[in-house]
Parts: sequence; structure tokens; C-alpha cells
Amino acid sequence: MKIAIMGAMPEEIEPLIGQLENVSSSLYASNTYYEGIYKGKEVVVAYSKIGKVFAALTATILIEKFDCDILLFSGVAGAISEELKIGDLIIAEGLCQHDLDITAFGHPYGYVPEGEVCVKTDKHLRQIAKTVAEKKGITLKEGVIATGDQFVADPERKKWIGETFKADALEMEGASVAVVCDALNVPCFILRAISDSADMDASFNFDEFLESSAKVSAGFILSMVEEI
Ligand SMILES: CCCCCCN(CO)Cc1c[nH]c2c(N)ncnc12
Repeated sequence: MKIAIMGAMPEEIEPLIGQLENVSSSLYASNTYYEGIYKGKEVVVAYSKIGKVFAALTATILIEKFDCDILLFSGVAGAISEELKIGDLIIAEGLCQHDLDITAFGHPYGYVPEGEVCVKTDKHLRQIAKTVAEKKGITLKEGVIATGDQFVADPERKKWIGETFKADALEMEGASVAVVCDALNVPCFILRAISDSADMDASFNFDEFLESSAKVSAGFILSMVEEI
């Protein structure tokens, strides 16, 4: 069992690297991949860089080149649901691409032929997350995460995404990771800690809370690795 742990930014994987034993790193396709052991389990950790294209590339490499059997994503996100406050955790039941649009042909937002609007994540891994959260007394929200190649800092855009996709949070990589895992038949789990509320204050809150929220997400992911 080889576990891929992926983030989009250095800050999202930095809390993980320090916890690994026997770490070796290799450069491949303009990414650095850290291979190591965590609690006796083989893990490969990498950050993709921001956005759906980089994320799809890194997810593919983690699976096809590093032979990972499951993929866990750890990172931060903007809140859509009023329930989600900064630092709160959300796991994706499903993910959609809010900026994928061929509605000119009568298709729904987020849909292309032979694709699906909402890609599901692995039910068993989500169950493990709930067990871990219960043990640790942590509240975990489960919902739809909307992914797009835009940092959303506008209440109108946030509202439209929330209503159009029934989404609870938004970010820039999750759905593309889920599509890659789905296509390669690898269980996928997407965890995000809230860093902002995708509104007028989003960029300031993101800057202020990226590090602390990334740590919350990374800590939870490591607890999950112990249970897998
Ligand atoms: C230098 C700026 C890097 C932004 C990267 C943000 N990540 C992308 O996955 C998560 C995220 C946190 N808040 C967001 C928001 N309001 N809109 C989009 N994405 C996010």
C-alpha cells in the first residue's frame, strides 16, 4: 500500500515532510516528489503548484510513476457554506468544475460529453475520516467542493458557484485530482481546511490563515494515514 499525499502549495505539504522518516526527494516533470515512511507506511508527498492543470499532472505522476495506490489531498479552501468558519475542516463527497462551461450547447454548467458534473470521492476513505474525527472530537463537514482556475474573492461569484453546484467550499485543484483518480481507478480523498470566505476579504484572510489552516488539514491527514 503506497499512499500519495498531495497539496497545491509548499505551505500545504511543509507540515507533512518533517514527519516522514527515510525521506528521499526526486525531481520529475518540474515537481519535487518526497518519498518516505510515516508510521511504517510508504508515502509519497508533493505539491502540484496552483490550478487544475498542474494538479492533474501531479496526481497522474503520483499514480503512474510512483505507483501510489490511494491519493489523499490536503490543503485549504474558501468557504461557501455559512457553517464553515476559518480553520474548519471539510471533506469532499463530490467535486465539480465551476469554470467548465459549454452551456452555449444547452449543457449544464460543469458538464462536458462523457464527463460528469460531480466526481465522487472514495466512500471508504471518507468513512475512515469520520472515524478519526469522532476519536479526536473534531467536527468534520462533508459536502460538495467546487474547483476552478480562479481565486474567488467576490460575493457574487461565490453565491453563483454555491447555488449552481450546491457547493459548500471552493478551491482550485480538487476536482481535477478526483477526475484523474477516477480515470485511473485509484481511491481519492480530498480534505480542505477553510482559510477564507471567498469574499472581499478573501486575499487578506488567505494570507493570514494559509499556514495555520494548512497545518490543521495536514495534521488530520496524518491521523488518517495511521488508520488506513
Ligand atoms: C497565491 C494565491 C494562491 C491561492 C490558492 C488557493 N487555493 C487553491 O486551491 C485554495 C483556496 C483558498 N481560498 C480560495 C478561494 N477563495 N478561491 C480559490 N481557491 C482558494
